[in-house]
Amino acid sequence: MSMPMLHDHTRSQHTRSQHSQRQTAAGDGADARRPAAVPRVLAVAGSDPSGGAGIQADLKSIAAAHGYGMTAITALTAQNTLGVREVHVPGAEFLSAQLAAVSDDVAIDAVKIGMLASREVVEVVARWLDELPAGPARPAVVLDPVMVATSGDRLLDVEGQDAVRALLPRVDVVTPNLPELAVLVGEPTADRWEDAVAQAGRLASRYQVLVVVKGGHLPGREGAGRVTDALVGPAGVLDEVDGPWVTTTATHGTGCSLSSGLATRYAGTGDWGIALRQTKAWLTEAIRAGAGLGVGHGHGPVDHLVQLRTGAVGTASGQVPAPGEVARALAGQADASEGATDGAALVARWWDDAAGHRAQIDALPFVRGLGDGTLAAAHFRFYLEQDALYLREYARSLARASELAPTRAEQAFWAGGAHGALATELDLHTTWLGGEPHGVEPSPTTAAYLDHLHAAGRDYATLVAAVLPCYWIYQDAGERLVRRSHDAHPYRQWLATYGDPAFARATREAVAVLERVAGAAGPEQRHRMSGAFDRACRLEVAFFDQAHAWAAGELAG
Ligand SMILES: Nc1ncnc2c1ncn2[C@@H]1O[C@H](COP(=O)(O)OP(=O)(O)OP(=O)(O)O)[C@@H](O)[C@H]1O
Ligand SMILES: Cc1ncc(COP(=O)(O)O)c(N)n1
Repeated sequence: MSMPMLHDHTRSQHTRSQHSQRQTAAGDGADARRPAAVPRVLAVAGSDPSGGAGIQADLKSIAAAHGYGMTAITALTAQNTLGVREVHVPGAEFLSAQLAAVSDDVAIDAVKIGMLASREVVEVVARWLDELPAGPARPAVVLDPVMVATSGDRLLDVEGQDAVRALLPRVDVVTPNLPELAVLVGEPTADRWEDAVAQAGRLASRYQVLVVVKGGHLPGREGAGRVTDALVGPAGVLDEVDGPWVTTTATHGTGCSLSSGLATRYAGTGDWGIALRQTKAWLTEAIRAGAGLGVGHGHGPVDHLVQLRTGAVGTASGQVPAPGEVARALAGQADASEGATDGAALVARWWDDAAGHRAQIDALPFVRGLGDGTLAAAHFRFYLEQDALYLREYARSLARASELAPTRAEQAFWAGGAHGALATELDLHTTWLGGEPHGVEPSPTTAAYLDHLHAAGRDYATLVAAVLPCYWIYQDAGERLVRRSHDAHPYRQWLATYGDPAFARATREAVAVLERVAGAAGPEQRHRMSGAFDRACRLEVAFFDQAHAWAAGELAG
C-alpha cells in the first residue's frame, strides 16, 4: 500500500558538491544533476576486438545497467583473450573530434574513461574535461586508470602513467586495481586490504577525488572466498561492498565493466554507494556466467548480459522486474531454487512466489474499481484514512531500519524513506482527506500489518524483508493502474501519483538493499526473511481489500 513517497529521497551527493566546487571556482553554487531515467553514458576508451574489455565491454555494461552507451575511441588494439598483439593510436586530433562531436550534440549524464595509451591522449581528454560545463549540466566522470592488461601487456606508456595523475582532480571517481593504486600514490603495491584502503585514502585526500579500491588482486582472496571493493573519500571509507570470490579464468575486462557500470548506475541513482553495490552484485553474476560463453582460450570475458539469458531480469541492477518477467525467466532455470545462494536470485524467487498475491490484488473489487473509476467514494476514503494511519507507523519502521543499517548509504536510504512516508501521510490529510482525522482507528488489517512490522524490527534483515512489499507491490500494482487513467477518470489525480519516478527509483534501491542483505544472510536468517516478506505480501492483499470488507460489515450491521 502507501502511495508514492513524495520526496526526492536522500542521496549522498558529497562528491557532486565537491565537484561543483571544483568546477565553479567563480562560485555559482550549482547543484548536482538529477538522476536520469535512461542515463546517456560516454565511454572514452580503447577497442578490444575480442569483445571482453575496452569499449566493447563498456557498451555492454552500460546496456546491462539500462543506460544508453556512446563511445570515443582512444586506441585500437589487436588483442584476444590470450594477449595484446598490436596497439594503434589514431592522431590526438581525431579523438578531440570524436569527443566534440558527441558533447556538442548530446547532454551526457556520465563519462567513463578507460585505456588512454599515451600522454598525448591523456592531455586531449584533460582539455575536453576542462571544457565541459560546470554545475548540474556536468556529467559524472569515472576514471579507470588502465595501465596493464590482465595478460600483462602495457596499455599506457610510462609518460602516460605520470600524466594520468593530472586527470584525478578533474574526475569524480577513480577505480584503480591494487598495482594501479600503488603507481598513482607512488608507493609499493599493497598486499593487505587495510594498507590498500589507507593508500586509497591518501590518494583521495591528495587529489580530492573518490577512490573505488578493488580487491581483485589481493593475495589470499581466493582462500578467503570473498572479494571486497571499497569507496574511499578524503575523510576515509564511505562504503565497503563485499561479494563471493568466483573461481574462474573469465575475468578479462572486469575493471572496464565495473567502471562503466558504476558510471551508469550513478547517473541513474545519484548515489555512489548504491551504484557500487548494484554494480558489484551484477558483476559477480556476470563473472560467474562468463565461462559459459566459451569465448577464447585465455582469460575469457564476463557475460555482461547474463540477465537477458538467465532472466534474473534486472534485479541485480536494482531494476523492478515487469509482472511475470521473473516468473517466466525462472521457469526455465533449473537450479534457481534450493541451491540459490546469491541475493538477487533469492529475492527473484521470493518475488516469483508472490506472483499469486499480486494477481489477487489486481482482481480485487477495490483495485478494479480504482482502475475503471467505479470505486465508491466512501471506499476510497476508508482506504486513504487507513493508509494515513499505516504510513505514520511505517515511517517509524523505516527509521528503525535506518537505525540498524550497517552502512551509511543504507542508513541514509531508509532515513529518506521514513521522511518520505511522513511527507506522504501529511499530504494525504491536507490534499485528500481535508484535514487531520478525528476518531479514526486502525482497522484489524492495518493493526495486523503494523504488528508485523513492529515484530520484524528486532533484526535488520527481517525488517528489510518486511518493509519491502510496501514499496514493491505498490509500485507493481500502481504501474498497471496508472496506465488506465484518462482525462475523465474520477480518480485521475490519485492515479497520477502512481507514476512518480522518484518512487520507482526508491523501489529499485530498496530491492537492491534486500538483495544485498539476503545475499549476506545465513540459512536461518533467510528463512525468517522469506517468511516476513511473504506475510507482508499477504497483508498487502488484505489492505487493498479491507475497504470492501469494511463496507460489507457496515451493510450487514
Ligand atoms: N574472481 C572474482 N570473483 C568475483 N569478483 C571478482 C573477481 N575478480 C575480480 N572481481 C571483481 O571485479 C572487479 C574488478 O576487480 P580487479 O581488482 O580485478 O580490477 P582490475 O584489475 O582493474 O580488473 P581487470 O581484470 O579488468 O584489469 C572488482 O569489483 C572485483 O571485486
Ligand atoms: C582496450 C582495452 N582496455 C582495457 C583493457 C583492460 O582489461 P583487462 O585488464 O581485463 O585486460 C584491455 N585489455 N583492453
